[in-house]
Amino acid sequence: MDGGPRNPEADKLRRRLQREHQARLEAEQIAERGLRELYEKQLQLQLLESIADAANGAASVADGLSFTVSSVCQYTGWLIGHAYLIDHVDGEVHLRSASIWHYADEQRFRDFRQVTEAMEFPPGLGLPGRVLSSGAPAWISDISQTPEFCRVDAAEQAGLRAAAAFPVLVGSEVVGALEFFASNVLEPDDKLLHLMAQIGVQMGRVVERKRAEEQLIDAFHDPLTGLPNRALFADRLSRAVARCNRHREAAFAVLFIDLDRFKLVNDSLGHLAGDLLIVQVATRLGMCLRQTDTLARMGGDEFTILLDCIGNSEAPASVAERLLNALEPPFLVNGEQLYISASIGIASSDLGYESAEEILRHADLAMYRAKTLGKHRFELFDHSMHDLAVGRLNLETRLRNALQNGEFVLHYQPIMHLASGRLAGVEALVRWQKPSGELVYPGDFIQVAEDTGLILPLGLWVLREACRSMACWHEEYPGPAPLTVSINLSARQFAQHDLVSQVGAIIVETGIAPACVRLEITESVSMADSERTIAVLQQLHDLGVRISLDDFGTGYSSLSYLHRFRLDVLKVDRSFVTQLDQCPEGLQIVQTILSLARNLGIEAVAEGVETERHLQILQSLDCDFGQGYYFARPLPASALIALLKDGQHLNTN
Ligand SMILES: Nc1nc2c(ncn2[C@@H]2O[C@H](COP(=O)(O)O[C@H]3[C@@H](O)[C@H](n4cnc5c(=O)[nH]c(N)nc54)O[C@@H]3COP(=O)(O)O)[C@@H](O)[C@H]2O)c(=O)[nH]1
Repeated sequence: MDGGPRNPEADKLRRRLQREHQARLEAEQIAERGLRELYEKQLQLQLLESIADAANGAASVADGLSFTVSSVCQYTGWLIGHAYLIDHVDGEVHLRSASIWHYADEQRFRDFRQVTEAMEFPPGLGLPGRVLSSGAPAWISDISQTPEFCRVDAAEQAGLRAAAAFPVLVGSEVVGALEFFASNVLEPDDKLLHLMAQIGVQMGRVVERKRAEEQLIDAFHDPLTGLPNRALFADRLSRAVARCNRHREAAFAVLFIDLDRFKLVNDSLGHLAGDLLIVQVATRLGMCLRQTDTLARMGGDEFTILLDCIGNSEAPASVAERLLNALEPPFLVNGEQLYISASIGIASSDLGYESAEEILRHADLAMYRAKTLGKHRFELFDHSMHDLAVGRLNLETRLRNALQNGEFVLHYQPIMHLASGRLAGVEALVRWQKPSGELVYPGDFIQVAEDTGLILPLGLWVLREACRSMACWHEEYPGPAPLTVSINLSARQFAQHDLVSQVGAIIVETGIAPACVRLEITESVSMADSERTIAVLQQLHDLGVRISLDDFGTGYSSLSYLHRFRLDVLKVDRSFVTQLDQCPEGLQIVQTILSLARNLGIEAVAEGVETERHLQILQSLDCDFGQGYYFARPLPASALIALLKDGQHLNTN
């Protein structure tokens, strides 16, 4: 106004207009702010939605984190985003870089990244440590003014000022953290912090889902090989059975694979080596199959294969052939070459099956048959195997009854001193004499007794009866030197924790001179757990009994244990003695075994001496003792007594 006469009405109007203008301005500002807030909210919602989508669809935790880190950077316009995951170090939780970053300028942030990735953040240390201990988002307005920010130098060099971080949470558990950096100083933004907290929960869902998936995988997969386990195999097999029953042309086959003598590898080289071997075997087996077949590990050294939709009836046998061939080249385990073979049983759907369990059992029976026929082979299931299994079950019952009814007897096979031709001892061999008088040989029942555990009471009876008889004969028929009695100990007997006290009690009870008792163990028995074997053999030796290593050369013949074990006698297996006069190698093998025994200072007994020629060669090789049909077959006690009365005359020269 320029000082003219004032118009109160006009002034009033002007003031009113000014007020209205002001009010409109404010209203506009409020509307604009509201709109902006609305827009921001919408952006936040979009961000959250996209992160939730990514969380649901992420193939891995890393994928989910990577998406989130770059989305948050785009939303905030901040320079760097980075993700950490929880790590357990000596029982303590730490945050460690997951090497998931988002930034535009690689060169500029390289050192900062290096410093960050080299660090571990326990609770409380630095920005990630704060988030880890509080479980809540954290904000730093200016890194250069924050001494507790432990990467301050690297951050300043990269031109970083403000920082924010938030935890990835599963419930209240911190499982990771995300951090972001801006190039300018920024005051804490509560809304952003709230948004970050929400994102942290979304990301936690990815971790939770992955954990659940892993648990599910564990429930259906073998942790060592990653192969389907028994449960998953049974499920797939049930489907195959049902499918085949609907459509006859959907033929399939089941292969049951058991590694031969795997236990020996495990026991001699350790379980870790055994595990490594199993993994390599699984790989080789898998390479022989089609994508559509299922290879599963049932546990231990047992694998099964479901050959789905087999084209022709010969297919399972040719797959089995392929599998056996694939296992032939040596395996390299801990720098050692190992050879392993397998026995395979095959059951095909053409026999008509109602359940997965039944076909699997038949494949197992066929595998068992392959084992008994000499291992390293495959067998196709046929119904005679089922009958055989039923027969074995019956045999078990009859053996139990026979033991109760005292139907077992011992026969004694002479062992001769080769230089003098005198009877040095006998081997006690069990027979089952049925009430009808029929004599059943151990080859027809020992394995069943072993498998069913019946060998324990039977073996104890043999031990007692052999010692009792020999103690009587020592009294009644004293010769120039007391006869020895050799008694077979099966693997199961040897594994008994109270074996030594059982033997000790029988020696006391029967009064036999312990030095006359020779317990025969086989290589597989002695190798099973070498440390225990050493201890048990020492304890038996302390009782005064002698130990014989039976069937030498037929097992895993690890020479290293020969001098570690307390052995007194080495029995040269019959298969070598048979070859003595058949090929130069046969002679060389026996010669080598005999000089090995001599070097170790132990006696040698040649088994299976069947001819005069065998005897002559063994004598020329200075073999200590011989046993075999040439001298005598195993004799009933009465025949042995007659021999003892007679002055021990046998076929010697
Ligand atoms: N755990 C136990 N095992 C036992 C017991 N009794 C016997 N057995 C084992 O059964 C297998 C077969 O025994 P058997 O049918 O008695 O055969 C023995 C001999 O008859 C046979 N032999 C002996 N000399 C010859 C020969 O010149 N030729 C030939 N063809 N066979 C011959 O060898 C068997 C003895 O072998 P070994 O024990 O290795 O000395 C057999 O493995 C027995 O060990 C028992 O009580 N418990």
